Amino acid sequence: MQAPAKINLHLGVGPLRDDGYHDLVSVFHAVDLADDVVIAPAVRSSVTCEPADGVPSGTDNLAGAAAAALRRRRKTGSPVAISITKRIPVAGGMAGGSADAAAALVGCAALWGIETTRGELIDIGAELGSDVPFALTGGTAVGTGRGERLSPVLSRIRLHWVLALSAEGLSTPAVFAELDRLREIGDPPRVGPVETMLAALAGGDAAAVAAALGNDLQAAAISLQPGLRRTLRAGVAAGALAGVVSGSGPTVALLCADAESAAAVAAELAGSGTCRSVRVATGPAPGARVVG
Ligand SMILES: C[C@](O)(CO)[C@H](O)COP(=O)(O)OP(=O)(O)OC[C@H]1O[C@@H](n2ccc(N)nc2=O)[C@H](O)[C@@H]1O
Ligand SMILES: Nc1ncnc2c1ncn2[C@@H]1O[C@H](COP(=O)(O)OP(=O)(O)OP(=O)(O)O)[C@@H](O)[C@H]1O
Repeated sequence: MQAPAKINLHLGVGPLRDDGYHDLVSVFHAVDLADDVVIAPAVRSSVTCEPADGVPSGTDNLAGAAAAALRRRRKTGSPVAISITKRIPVAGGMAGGSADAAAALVGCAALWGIETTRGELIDIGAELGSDVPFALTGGTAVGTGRGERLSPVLSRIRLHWVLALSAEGLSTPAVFAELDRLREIGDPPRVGPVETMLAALAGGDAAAVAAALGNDLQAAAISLQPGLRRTLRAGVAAGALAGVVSGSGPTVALLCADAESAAAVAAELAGSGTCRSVRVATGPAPGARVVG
């Protein structure tokens, strides 16, 4: 199974709700940076990850939780060994755990011979995490509610990205809480209307998409990791059209004009000392799917 990472091209965050979540307006965009998830019949259920740093095993792993949730709901399914090859940065704001959960849902349904629909898997996924439904869907989509209510965005443009990975992760709830704190004491920047991004995507112009990139969580992520400001500046100085913190961060996504520009920006950024490592990626990519 292959499970794609996401970038939020636009992320507007509403006030804190009574249930501890925030209403969002997100433009999700799946990219071809993906984890490999192998699911095989086993005597006892297990989840292993390589490299394992910062990733829990068993049902504490979102992929194990997903397999267990499907089994509970359908009252069928035998033990599985889930092996993850991690390429999506952990606690990086790119929904890596959600991607693995989506892959586990699709893979276990196939292995257990469960006739299901994307809608049913999305319902189960939404209970596991706000980003799981999009990891099932892939492509480019608008998410509302907690981010789990999706409608596809029609766009034929291929976007070329350089991803700057940070040495330290950021906890998603901590970043939302930091935004609430910043809003209590001041007026951190807010993204404009989502329609600007949708028009840029429909127009197929990477420069217009770059101009419309925005994320309400960026100020909070920078407040917790001030070095991200330097990474964003270094990416643009290296030739990217624009940069944005992905989701709750700390990964910085830099949009480039084309594949050649992305390769050049990646090379220069790698030597800038402003991030742990860099990756090149393109999108949109499909949602969690069986490969090979
Ligand atoms: C930042 C994003 O990645 C943007 O796509 C997502 O909103 C986060 O999605 P996720 O990691 O799947 O988040 P969840 O596992 O659903 O929630 C983790 C925590 O993040 C905060 N959270 C998440 C989603 C949301 N709409 N509002 C929130 O305030 C809550 O504190 C929640 O307890
Ligand atoms: N399969 C998994 N891969 C990575 N982390 C996992 C997984 N399952 C559970 N976790 C736990 O969830 C935490 C957040 O993981 P993840 O890598 O999905 O963060 P993220 O990409 O910032 O999330 P998001 O962008 O959806 O907010 C990790 O620190 C880890 O403890």
